[in-house]
Amino acid sequence: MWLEILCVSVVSLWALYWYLTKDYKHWTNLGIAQDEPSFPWGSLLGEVIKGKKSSAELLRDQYDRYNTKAYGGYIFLKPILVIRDPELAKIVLVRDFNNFVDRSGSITRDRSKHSTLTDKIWSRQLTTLVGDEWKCIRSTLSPIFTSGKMKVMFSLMKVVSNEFVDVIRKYSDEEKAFDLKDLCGRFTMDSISSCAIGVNAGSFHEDETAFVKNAKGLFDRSILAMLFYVLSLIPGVNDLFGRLGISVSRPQETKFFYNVIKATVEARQKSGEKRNDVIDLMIRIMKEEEIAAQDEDLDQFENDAKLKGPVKKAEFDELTMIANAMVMLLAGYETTATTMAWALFEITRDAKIQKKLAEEIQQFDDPSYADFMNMPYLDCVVNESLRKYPQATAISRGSQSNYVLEDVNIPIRQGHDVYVNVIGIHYDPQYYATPYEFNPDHFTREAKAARHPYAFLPFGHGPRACIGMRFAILELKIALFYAVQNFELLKCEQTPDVVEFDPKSGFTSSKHPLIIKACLRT
Ligand code: HEM
Repeated sequence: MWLEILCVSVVSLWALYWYLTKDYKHWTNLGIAQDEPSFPWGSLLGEVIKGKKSSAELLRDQYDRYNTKAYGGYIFLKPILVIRDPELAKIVLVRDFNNFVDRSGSITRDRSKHSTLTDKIWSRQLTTLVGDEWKCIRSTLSPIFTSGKMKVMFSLMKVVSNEFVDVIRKYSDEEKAFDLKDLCGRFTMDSISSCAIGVNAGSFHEDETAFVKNAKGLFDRSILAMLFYVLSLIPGVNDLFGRLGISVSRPQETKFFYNVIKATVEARQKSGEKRNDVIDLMIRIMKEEEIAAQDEDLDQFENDAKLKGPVKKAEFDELTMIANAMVMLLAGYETTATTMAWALFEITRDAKIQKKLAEEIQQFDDPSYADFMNMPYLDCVVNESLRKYPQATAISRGSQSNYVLEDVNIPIRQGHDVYVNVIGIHYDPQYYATPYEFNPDHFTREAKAARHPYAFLPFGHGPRACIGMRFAILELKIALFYAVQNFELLKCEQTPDVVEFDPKSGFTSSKHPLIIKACLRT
């Protein structure tokens, strides 16, 4: 009897294993090179989840193992096509965008009447919206980030840069070493809260303000928070949680921001005060005023990012507005702070680069927005930081139909995903002569002209690319400018010698604190 039970159990388990892993030969069967998966993680997650490798290292290693334009991989049991060729990236991200509108694994969180207020806020954010609903909101919000609007945000960011310089001055006077990630985090938190939420976060205050405390809570990566997030991906679970009154979306912090933004909106509406920041522009959208785009000089990234074809007008209610003011903080805080920290670290490590940058900066006393757009070496330094440390190591898209990727003739099933291996392309010597070095000359006018434009993808590309690209670049330029204008940035004993990525971080952040010193420039 026991023997029979044992046999049936073994056969059942084997059958279950066979059933679950039957797709693990998907790419081999199609004659496409594949990175061998292991159950249950597949090939793109296991070492990252186990904390053995950062996603940057894993993807870079995989990229280097192949010489084909694409290779196969798996996330859990699902086949993923990984692209390692800029032209194929362009086809997926731009040319055939209508088949690849959403990021992979996109979920529409339940919108039933049982969803809690905070879950509804998270489901209306640009990052989580899908399909036509996303198109409506994206085209409504795009005019907020045009260069005309950036000029206004520029003056708000400059106010933040004064506090940034004051803090570095204090460290310099006290001859104290400081952590770049912490400093840059404060700069980006205050810039985004001022420009997008319309409040002063007070990040440079010695005592942690309620705003900063709650913002940090939004980025909570505790096991419980992760567990709730994973559970919420299961269809119907959000609805069940809603009925039980459980919110999966950091309810306390979300409610805090909901109240802050709502109060700001009400105060503005009452007083008629105008700051021309994101909140003002969204209030105008809510009132159905047209926001002029005023963009004449679009570059290729911006042209490719335009949504083609008719897009329905969005229903832009108060909840959608609050959700999307909040997403600026979520999507723009850590990405920009980490890039800024790497940029300052690299110019600290290389005295020649810092000297060249200081020479360019010293030509300006109090630069205007236009001046910032015309500092070629500063531009090269910022771009090189974005290349060497892309915050999204891969860009993903889900296929909306059964589709054949032309040129390589690879079929992609409806519901399957495509990844663009961004970090692999950014470290490929055929595009960047010395990829492991921090070399701003990778971005001289000639170097850029000689390279495929899709070999640089820190903000993604196409209509679903980063909406805050101009905002982020401006923040990076302002921070670098004022840091180098006022101080000489110096290595100290705690400055790490080697660059290592933190395997526990979802971003390309450093395993070791990036500690430096500063000395007032004479
Ligand atoms: C250095 C800083 C930043 C980097 C490297 C970065 C990178 C990215 C990337 C790679 C994506 C995905 C693009 C794609 O799927 O093709 C993205 C999306 C997004 N980013 Fe950024 N980002 C940065 C800063 C910002 C800032 C400052 C904001 C807002 C003020 C922002 C708002 C967003 C939003 C809302 C999305 C989702 C867009 C959509 O789905 O339509 N980002 N970002």
